[in-house]
This record gives sequence, structure tokens and C-alpha cells, in this order.
Amino acid sequence: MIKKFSIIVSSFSVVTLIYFYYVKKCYNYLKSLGYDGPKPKFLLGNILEFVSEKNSIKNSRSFSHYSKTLQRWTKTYGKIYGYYEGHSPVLVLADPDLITEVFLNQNKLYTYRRSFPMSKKSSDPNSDIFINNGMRWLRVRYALEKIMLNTKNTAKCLEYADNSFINTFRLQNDLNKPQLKFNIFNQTKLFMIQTIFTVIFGNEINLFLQKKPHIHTVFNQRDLEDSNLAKSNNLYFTKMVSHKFDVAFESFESFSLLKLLSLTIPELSHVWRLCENFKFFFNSYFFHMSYFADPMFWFYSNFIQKNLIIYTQEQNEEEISAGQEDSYLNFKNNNNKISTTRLASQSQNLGKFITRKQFCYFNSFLFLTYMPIIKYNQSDTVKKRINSVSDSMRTKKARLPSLSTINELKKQRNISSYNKKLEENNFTNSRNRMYSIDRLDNKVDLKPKFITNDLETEDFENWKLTVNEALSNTLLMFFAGYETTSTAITFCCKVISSLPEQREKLLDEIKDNWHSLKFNLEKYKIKAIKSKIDSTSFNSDDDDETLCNESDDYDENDDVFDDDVKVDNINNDKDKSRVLDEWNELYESLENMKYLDIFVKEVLRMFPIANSMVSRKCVVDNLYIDNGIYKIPNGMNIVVDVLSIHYDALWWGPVDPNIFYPERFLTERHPAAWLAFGIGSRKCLGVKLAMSQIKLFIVRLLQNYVIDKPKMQDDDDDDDDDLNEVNRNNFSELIETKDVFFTAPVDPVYVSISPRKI
Ligand code: HEM
Repeated sequence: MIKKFSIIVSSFSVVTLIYFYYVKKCYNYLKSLGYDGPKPKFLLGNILEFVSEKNSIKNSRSFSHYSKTLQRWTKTYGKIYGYYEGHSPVLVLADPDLITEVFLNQNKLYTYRRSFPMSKKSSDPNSDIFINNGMRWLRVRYALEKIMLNTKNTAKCLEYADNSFINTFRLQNDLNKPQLKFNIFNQTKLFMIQTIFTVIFGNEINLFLQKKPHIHTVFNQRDLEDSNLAKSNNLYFTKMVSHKFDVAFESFESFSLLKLLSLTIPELSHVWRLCENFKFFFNSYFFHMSYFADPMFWFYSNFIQKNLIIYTQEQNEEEISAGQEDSYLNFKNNNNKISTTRLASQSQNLGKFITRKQFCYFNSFLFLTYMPIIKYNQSDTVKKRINSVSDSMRTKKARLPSLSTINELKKQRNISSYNKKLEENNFTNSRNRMYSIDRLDNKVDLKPKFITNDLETEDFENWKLTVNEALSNTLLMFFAGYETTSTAITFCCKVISSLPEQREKLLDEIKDNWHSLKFNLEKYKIKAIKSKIDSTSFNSDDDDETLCNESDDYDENDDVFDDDVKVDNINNDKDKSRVLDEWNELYESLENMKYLDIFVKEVLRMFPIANSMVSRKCVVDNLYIDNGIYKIPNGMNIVVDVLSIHYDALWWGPVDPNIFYPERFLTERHPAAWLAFGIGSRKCLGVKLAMSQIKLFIVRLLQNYVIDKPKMQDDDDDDDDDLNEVNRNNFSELIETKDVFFTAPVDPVYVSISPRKI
């Protein structure tokens, strides 16, 4: 026994010693390639520096200083250097010319994002576009771009964004009177939850604010007529989701032993991943404590995948046996009761947190989004194929066609063969089913092409999404778009509240574009706010400025919801296209507001949000850059020090980059000097959507409210003076930020806000 034990101990010691020797050798790697960089600590590399106090940020429990640490290193080691995460080398680029060489000139090869030990593999059927690489990434990106980068889709999103703005603000009763110290970040999060659920999940979270809902839900008619229930549900739901995602982001970014182990000993990543899954299982199933601790995981694996797929399968079988193949969106049939009860009992844990009605409500938008996809893809062959997705990029990577080439080739080919296939599948008659997958586009006839049953080939004629890809990317869109955009809007609000001169310029531009910006404004804003203002004793000196009188003729006694009927009852194509045209007009006028555009860009220059996302992996043998001076070996992770480039006077002068000065964008700059949304073929997919949402929010905010610096209760003048001093000389210090994956303010962001008098 003792002998056995000593054999085990000595073999373990030998393996450990060999491993330590190997780790030590690894730390010579960057030096051997000629790269300078911070000195690594044994096993940990440089990761402790991301949490060290040198960065002078209060909260040091998380990796909260990623960008600032890179910035500090760049000052010492220059435009290209390396550091170690554990013993894995990472190359840092801090120069737009080098970035252009790697991210743009090598476009076809650099479709690979950097990898993390705990993340899924690109070939995992459930992986999303962020993780996908090579050919698989190209196919998914191609399908998603069709939807995301379409101007009409973006214009349609504005309708949802506009409704979301009005609802998140209107439902907060407090906002009908002036608020001296208002946490604007909370509000922008609610706004984004409302918007992105509507836009991405394809159903309207505000459904119950309407008198005559025009889509079927699991609610029965009596529930729908209860508008108080509807309103409270709406707000409750939005707040609940917002809170849960806050918690999720916190735990996602916070420091844990497993994360540390996965970085220091990446060779055992499978083990750490298993432990992570076990941890979650242990927490949720044994203690029922943190069922919501990681909503991302819960939401995806327990709810969507398990419940919905099972539900849809059963529903499908029931319908087929009842001979009613087309009735799956009709929840008023007899099956409804049984199915929802069964669903509710399956999700007992969820039932502990929310009532049955709320549960049904929550289900309703998932049903509408996913059922058509799932239904359409029900077949054993599909399931087999989904499980056998393989990433064929290794063999094909050098021959990736550019997206424009693919488009061109696609145009040249006769796509009628595909349409014929659809007809054979009897799909063309049920196009409406796809309506809720992508309700952003009125032209539903193109949609089926983005969902495929066929994974046999990766040839671009069949590049569509699988069911799993549709699900995982829908979720990814939510995560990619929620935190980033709400933080960006928050930073904009802080700037607006702090700098009166810039605020005036924005207001002037809004006045100049009033006609095209006013669409839908009368419908919600004036009635909701003014009727409340009239009934309060609110009287403000600051806001006697009147933006426009055009809507003075409203009827005060009108029910604020009445006008919804106007939009709901649009049932002929002519009216539909008229409404879409108006949203297009709004979209175009937002695009044409030049000062607003450079204002937002300047905010994102000073406070870039997703810096750590701008990364790639080298997948060619020995790439030489900067006239052959630097060699990047195969497999090297490459990140960008966005902050140093954004604050470099060489690229952003002559006005000091620490000063907020949007006009600097009027001078032509290096194409790789502004990296808020990344660069190259893998740059942000939601850039257009995000920019329009941010702009719309600013416009509606300034049209509706007077925004100013927060007023402290005891009106501490000294504090204000300090703030002004910071504003003038070093605006970047106005908001203290932390960042791991996304940059976020350390403290709540306060502004003072009061309804604008019309
Ligand atoms: C202010 C808001 C946003 C910022 C600052 C931002 C920033 C970024 C950045 C820096 C990247 C990495 C780009 C690169 O590697 O070159 C990225 C990728 C991505 N973003 Fe955004 N983003 C924002 C909003 C959104 C929204 C609203 C969506 C979608 C709804 C979205 C979807 C994505 C996706 C899917 C990717 C991965 C693209 C790929 O790998 O091909 N983002 N984003």
C-alpha cells in the first residue's frame, strides 16, 4: 500500500517537475522572437497586473483594469510587445499601421478571433459567431449580415427603440417631476432590455401596453384585457431581466479560482470546463440558490433548448396526429392548456421566482421567435446533421472569398433552383411562419434562405444557419448588444449633462431636423408627459425653451394608448410601406445629423467599450509585418491596445486627446485609429444598429427632457468646481471605468433630469 502510494507520489512529482520546467521554458518564447514586455511571474504570467492597485481603481476584486494595464505597458514597451496569460503568450499591437497590416491586409486569413481556455470550440454545434472561426464563421456572418446590415431593417428597429424609450421613461412615475440626482445607467439598461428583446427576439415586450394585441400568446383573453397587470408585468419583467443580467455580467467578469486555473494550466481546460458545469449543476440543483446566478447558461440550456424544443416536438406530434399541421401558432386550441401546464411544471425552479402569469408572458415571446425555426427544422436527418457540424476551415482558409465576391457570385447564379427546392418542401405557402424570426424586414420572402436543413456542404450556395446556430446567435446578439449599447448611451448622457456647449449644439441640430425627427413623437411623448406635468406643481426655470409647437393641438383627455390602434390596424401593404418609409426617413435624418454623429464617435473614442474584443489569432506560419521586422508565429493570440491609440496625439491631435472635442473627426484620420467597433472582416456586426439606437436615444432624450449636471442634496459647490476643472483639462477622468470584457462605469452615473416644457 505504502509502495503504491510512494509510486503515485513520485510519478506525480516527476510530471509536476517536467511541467514546471516546460512552463519556465515558455517564458523565453516572446524574448526569443524579439518581443519586449512585462516580466512574467511563474505560473501566473502577467495576469495579476490586471488586478493590481497600480491602476488606482477602487474595485480590485475583478479583472477590472484590462485596458488601463495595456495602456500602461504600451508607454513602457512601445507599439508592439508581448505578455503572458499563465504561460500562454499574447501579442499586443498599439499602432494603427501594424493593425492595418494584421487586421486588414491579411483579411482573408484573419477571420480567427483569439481563443480562451474555457470557451467553446468553433466546431461545437451550439457555438455562436463570436467563437466561430474560419469557414464556419464566414457562413454564419454572411447569413447574419444579410439581416443586420440592411438599412430597412435598421430603420424598422428604430420603431421598437422609439417605443422602448417612451415606455421605459413613461412608466417611471418619478420622471414626471425633476430629479436632481438620477442614475441614468439604470434607465439605459431598461431601455436596451426592452429594445433588444423586441428587435432580436422578434416579439414585442410591450405587447400588453396595446389594447388590441395583434399576435397570439399563451395568455387568455381575460388576462390581456387587464392592462394594469400588463403594465406591471412589463416593468417587472424588464427590471427582473435587467437585474439578472447585471448579476450575470458581474459573475462573468469576477475573479474565480477556476478562471485562474484555466489561465495558468490551460492544458487541463477540459477538466476546468467540467468543474464549471458541475459548479453550476451543484448550485442550481442541490441548493436552488443561484438558479439565476448565470442566466446566460440557464436561459439557453434549460429554457430554450430543453423546454422549447421538447414542447415544440410534442406540439408538432399532437398537431400532426390531429391533422392540423398549420395551427402551431394558434395557442387557443385545446392543446394549449395541457402544454403550458406541462411547461410550467417542467420549470419548477422558475416558478419560485415568478408567478404563473409572468411565466406565461415570458414564454410568449420565446414561442413566437423560435417555434417557426424549430418547427421547420424538425426531422431526424436534421438533428443528425446538426450534431455532425465540422469546421472545415483548416483546409480552406487560404481560399476564403471576400464577402463582396460571394455576393457577386451569388447574384450571378440562378437562385431559382433554391426557390424551387423551397416550393417542393411546401414552404412557400407558410412564409409567414418565418415572420417572427426576423420581423425587422417586411420582405419576408427572403427569410427562409437563412435557415437551412443542409449542412452537408459548406459551399456558399447553401450557407444558412442551422437551428442551433439560429438559437445561439440570437442569444449572442442579446449579450453583444445589451451591455455595450446601454453603457455607450450612459457615457453620452454623462457628457451631455457635463458640457453645456456641446449640449446646445446637439439641440440646435435637433431643431434644424425637427420635421423628419418628429415621427411618432406626438403619439407618445407629449400626451404622456404633459398630462402628468399639468397635474403636478412642477415649475422649472431652466426649461422654458420650447423646441417646437407643432404638437400643441393634442387632446389632453385622449387615452395615451388609443393611437396604437392606428399602427396595429395597418393591414394593407400600402399602409405598411408608408409606415416603413416614415421610419426610413427618421433613420436617414439621424444619419444626416453630422454633429450627433461626431459627438457619439468622440464619446466612444474617449470611452471605448469592447476593447478586449478586438483580437485575432494568427493561423498562418510565420507572418512577417512592418517590412519583415516582426515575426508572428502560427497560433499566437493578438490583442489591440485600443485606449493608447484612441488617446495618441499623433493620431488625434493637434487638440489634446484628453479634451472632449468632436470636431476632431472632421479631419481625416488613420482608418485604424478609431477602433470602438473593431476593424476588418470581423468588426462589430451590430455597428449600424448600435449607432442608430444611441443616436435615437439622445434625440428623444433631449426632445423630452432637460439634462444637466447632478445636483447634490446639500449643493456642494466645491464638488462642482472640481468637476468643471476635470471637464476642461482631462475629460477622460470624468467617469471612472473598469473593464474586463466590457468597459463600464465603476460608480452609478448621475445626471439631473426634468421633463422639458412643450
Ligand atoms: C456601442 C455598442 C457596441 C460596441 C462598442 C461594440 C463593439 C464591438 C467590438 C469592438 C467587437 C469586436 C470587433 C473586432 O474584433 O474587430 C464587436 C463584435 C461583435 N459585435 Fe458589437 N458592439 C456594440 C453593439 C453591438 C450590437 C448592438 C450587436 C448586435 C445586436 C453587436 C454584435 C456583435 C457581434 C455579433 C460581434 C462579433 C462579430 C464577429 O465575430 O464576426 N454589437 N462589437
